[in-house]
Amino acid sequence: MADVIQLSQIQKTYDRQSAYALNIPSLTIQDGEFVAIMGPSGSGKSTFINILGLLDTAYQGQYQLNQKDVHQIKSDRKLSRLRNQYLGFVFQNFKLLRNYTVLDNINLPHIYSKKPFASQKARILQILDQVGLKDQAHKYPTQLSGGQQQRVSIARALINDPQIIIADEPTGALDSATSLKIMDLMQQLHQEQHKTIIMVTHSELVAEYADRTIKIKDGRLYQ
Ligand SMILES: Nc1ncnc2c1ncn2[C@@H]1O[C@H](COP(=O)(O)OP(=O)(O)OP(=O)(O)O)[C@@H](O)[C@H]1O
Repeated sequence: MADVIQLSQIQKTYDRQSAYALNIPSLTIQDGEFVAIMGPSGSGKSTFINILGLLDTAYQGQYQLNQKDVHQIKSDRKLSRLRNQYLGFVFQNFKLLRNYTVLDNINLPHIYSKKPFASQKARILQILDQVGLKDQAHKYPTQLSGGQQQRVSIARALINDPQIIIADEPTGALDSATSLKIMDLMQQLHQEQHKTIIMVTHSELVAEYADRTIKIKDGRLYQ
């Protein structure tokens, strides 16, 4: 399997802090892997996934995404193009726009990339079917349960058919039964569509879905 992410000598400090928020001598994630990231509050999880997700460029070291040196890229336009091409994001609190329907929320990445809606509608409906929300397209987020809202946000993450899904506590706002259903969906994306999944979680049960768990403490990784 090809390496999708290679990090070496990554170091990050925030302003006026002497300790490293993140210090990673070396890390490789392979295409199609499902990796869980676990660690206590303040251990560096957000710092880590902000760097992986090309949201933070203020760090030292080398980051190769599909063999491309992305640590050298500082232009927002280039970074957002790479994010659109390779990455889908899922968040704990879904980050859906409440005044937009399910359909429009999922189409958002395309609004930014100015693709016409009509050409995308069939694909959006197909993704909605895949995440189990076929009949909810015209509802608003407030009319949906937490689990359904997370399915919408997963559908939004899938719209550009990304190679990698970065999920930041995707079940953190859900009850345990709903969490397991969301994890079944993530596992399906991993197994059937070979998505590379990088997921932060506080739950051992949720982490069991991953092939590999990386623990993080004081900015250092333990595998
Ligand atoms: N913007 C910032 N400015 C200064 N220090 C920061 C900033 N963001 C994070 N830190 C510090 O960097 C370290 C890592 O924080 P980070 O947010 O990555 O942890 P986390 O594991 O995601 O925590 P949580 O589970 O609480 O979200 C902590 O010591 C934190 O205080």
